[in-house]
Amino acid sequence: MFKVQLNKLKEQVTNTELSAGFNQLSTLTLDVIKNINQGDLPRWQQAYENLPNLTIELIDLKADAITVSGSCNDNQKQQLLTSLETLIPWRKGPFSLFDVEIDAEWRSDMKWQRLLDSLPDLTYKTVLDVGCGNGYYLLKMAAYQPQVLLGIEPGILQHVQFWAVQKYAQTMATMLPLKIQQMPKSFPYFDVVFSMGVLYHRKSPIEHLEHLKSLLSPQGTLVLETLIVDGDEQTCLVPAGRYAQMRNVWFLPSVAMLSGWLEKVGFKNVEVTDVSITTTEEQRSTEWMRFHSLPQFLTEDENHTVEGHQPPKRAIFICQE
Ligand SMILES: Nc1ncnc2c1ncn2[C@@H]1O[C@H](C[S@+](CC[C@H]([NH3+])C(=O)[O-])CC(=O)[O-])[C@@H](O)[C@H]1O
Repeated sequence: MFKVQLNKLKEQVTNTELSAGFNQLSTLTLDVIKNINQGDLPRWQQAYENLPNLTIELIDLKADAITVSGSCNDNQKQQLLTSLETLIPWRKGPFSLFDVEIDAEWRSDMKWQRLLDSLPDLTYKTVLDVGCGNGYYLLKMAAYQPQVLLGIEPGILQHVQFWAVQKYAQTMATMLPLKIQQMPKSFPYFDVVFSMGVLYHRKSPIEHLEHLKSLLSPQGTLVLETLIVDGDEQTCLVPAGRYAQMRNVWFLPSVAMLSGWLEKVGFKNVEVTDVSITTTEEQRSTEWMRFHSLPQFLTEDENHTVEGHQPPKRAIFICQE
């Protein structure tokens, strides 16, 4: 299925600037696929193969829950449910597939709503979503009919979830199993690049921003979403241990500091379009993600993380290459 994604991307990039970079992406991807070391992959792939073939009557990418409906008898519904449950945990969603409601850990629709007013024009554009998870936002973007729509994501389960949803949603979106640091640098082929929920996972945030810039075509647009803290242009939290129980969290700058970083690496027209507290309505455990989630990562009064840090707050930045 990874190769199916490559073939689909190859068709999409014909007649775009990205066609010049396709072979590089393909070589990188084939190398990653060869070395995937995920013991659960055969079980997940089997669940994908077991998804029933269903008659699709409606695809609604604009609804909060990405929705596909049509005819599905009881046996087929059980088959569908069993396969989708094999792919638990679902971190991003919601999805509604033939009345199976996948209530994921994150109400990703809430971030999408915060983004919508300032969403760059995606129509006929070459679009990249870095750290795209299971592709929830790729499917949202597909409704705007870009020319190329690519997500990169290292998590293998997220790919199988994406394939499962795509079996029914049938959008143009494609996903490759790459990390941002595996992407070539000086690869200026994307009109719009999204990096949402990734910056704080990077040990070197400035390098991340520079790399994103090098992926943008001249005057291309970056949409950056990340955790921030309250404070002035001198404020940045580098948590000593975990942050809200997450390992692998490095830099949480203030809005002022991050604006400064973006300007320093050369982005223009830096705009902050949203700052929002992450609520326990947006991130929580559900039947589809049964581990602990945000309510367990905050103190009872929700004023601090369990480690004593400021509770999660996220900002959206939009700027130009
Ligand atoms: N080096 C890396 N390169 C690429 N992806 C990475 C890397 N490291 C981690 N990831 C991936 O980035 C995603 C971060 S989640 C955001 C998902 C979506 N964008 C969202 O906005 O909801 C965080 C959150 O929940 O906010 C995960 O899928 C990681 O596997």
